[in-house]
Amino acid sequence: MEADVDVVVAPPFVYIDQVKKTLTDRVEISSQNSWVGKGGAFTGEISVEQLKDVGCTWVILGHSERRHVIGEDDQFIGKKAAYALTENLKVIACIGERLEEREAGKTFDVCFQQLKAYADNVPSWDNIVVAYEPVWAIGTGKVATPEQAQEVHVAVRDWLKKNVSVEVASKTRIIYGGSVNGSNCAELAKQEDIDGFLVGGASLKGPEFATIVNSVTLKKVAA
Ligand SMILES: O=C(CO)COP(=O)(O)O
Repeated sequence: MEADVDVVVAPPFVYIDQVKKTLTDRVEISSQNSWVGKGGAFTGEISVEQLKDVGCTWVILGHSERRHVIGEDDQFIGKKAAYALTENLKVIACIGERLEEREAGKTFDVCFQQLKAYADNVPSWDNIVVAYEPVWAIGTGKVATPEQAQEVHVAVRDWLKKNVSVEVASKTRIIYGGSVNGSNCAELAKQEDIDGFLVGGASLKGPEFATIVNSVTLKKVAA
């Protein structure tokens, strides 16, 4: 494993402690969600403070299931990102369009609107990784082609350049998620603006996950 590739695992809340105990510090821990503000009496929610307490250094926010199953909106997600970053938790900020939005030619509009909500709220982009996850590719076995993914990644970078700064655009890692596996990761990783992956199903199989990590490592070595 190359030292300049971050490897992060995001177990469900209740297994975070158990998973952390099995890993070396080389692998960081993320949660899959966090509460929007300071911890308090919000029964059933998990605060950023609690997550740090159990050793999380990252949080995934804006995952499509949080948006479309639970009903979180862009502003709420933006506020969550702001609070997590203020408390020094790094953020994997998800964006992505649904199938009907892609078919209606709205992919960029949707992704840019989701990005804007992060940009309007966050204090800095230093500790944000953007994860582009087309909803139609998550858990479906239907991966975006390398060209489809690259097209959105470069558009995201361009949006950051125009709306945040040239520096943030060049420094921010943009990772792809949605049916990534050991067989398709290499071609995806070759794309110029794909800086890594957010992996669901294939992360549960150790050797396959290692192949995916190595595909990013090889890209860095080749770069
Ligand atoms: O949503 C995902 C990860 O959060 C992607 O899941 P799959 O890799 O199983 O499609």
